[in-house]
Amino acid sequence: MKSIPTALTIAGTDPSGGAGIQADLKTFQEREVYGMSVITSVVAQNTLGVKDVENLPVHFIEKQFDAVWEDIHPQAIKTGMIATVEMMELLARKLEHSSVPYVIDPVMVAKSGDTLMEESSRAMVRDVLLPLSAVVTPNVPEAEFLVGFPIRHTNDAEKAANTIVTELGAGAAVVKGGHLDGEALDVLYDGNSFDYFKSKRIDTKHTHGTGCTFSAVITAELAKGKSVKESVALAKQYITDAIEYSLELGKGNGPTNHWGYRLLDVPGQRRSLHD
Ligand SMILES: Nc1ncnc2c1ncn2[C@@H]1O[C@H](COP(=O)(O)OP(=O)(O)O)[C@@H](O)[C@H]1O
Ligand SMILES: Cc1ncc(COP(=O)(O)O)c(N)n1
Repeated sequence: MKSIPTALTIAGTDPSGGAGIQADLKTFQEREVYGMSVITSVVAQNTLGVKDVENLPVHFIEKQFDAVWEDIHPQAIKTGMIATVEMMELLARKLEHSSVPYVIDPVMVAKSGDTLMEESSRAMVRDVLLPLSAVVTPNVPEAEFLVGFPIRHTNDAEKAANTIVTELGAGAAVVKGGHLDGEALDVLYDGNSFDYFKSKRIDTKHTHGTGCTFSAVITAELAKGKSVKESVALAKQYITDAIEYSLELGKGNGPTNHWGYRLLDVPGQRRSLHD
């Protein structure tokens, strides 16, 4: 039997199923990777926004992590919502000596505008977690926070990706273009060269969880032994399809979904699930 690729996500939850741990596990499964999870915060949220957050005690996050680690070793790890400084300190300690590829989705604020990371923790992602990462996947506001200058055009995104790798110590950085105008262009810098991953901008409000799903594909592909460049290319293809065929579910920004195309009566024609 072939070896089984395994991946671990450490993040917050989304009971409505479109973002966070739930999106990560669904995506791992779609990519044929065995998914495991450590929950940091339980979030009462849906497609309309975040209602409340309950941070789990750090000692219990550690217990979850140890339970996975001593039993099934993941071949790649990603972190998403890490709300507090204490949680970051724990993860830094746990991941410091790990040789497993580590993907950081530096989740700070949800699409709905709700804060998912305490103000004081943001600098810790930059100073403590980034140097441990194989790849970090900031959106534009997150990248602006990390580098401290505005990002409006592709050359700003290039400069930011370069700074995140050469000055802040990430293995590679993908600055995602979801928040800019024009084509959805993501810029990857891996310490040697730039790569550009482009798609048309899809006109939809259903983008809940795009960042989680994108970084989960990268993690799944790294777990299979693919390079960072190949993993990001596959993630870009996957998220573009998942946005194109997103599900018209919920009253707000609906979830993306990669198998949405299977619901089409006629290829290319969008069908509402409420028809
Ligand atoms: N409207 C869109 N059309 C096509 N691709 C998009 C769109 N919005 C986001 N993306 C892509 O989805 C991925 C996640 O990006 P983004 O939405 O910026 O992340 P986040 O969820 O962290 O804010 C990126 O690959 C980005 O280019
Ligand atoms: C637990 C959790 N983690 C991350 C996000 C960000 O998702 P989005 O892509 O909608 O900004 C979220 N809404 N909830």
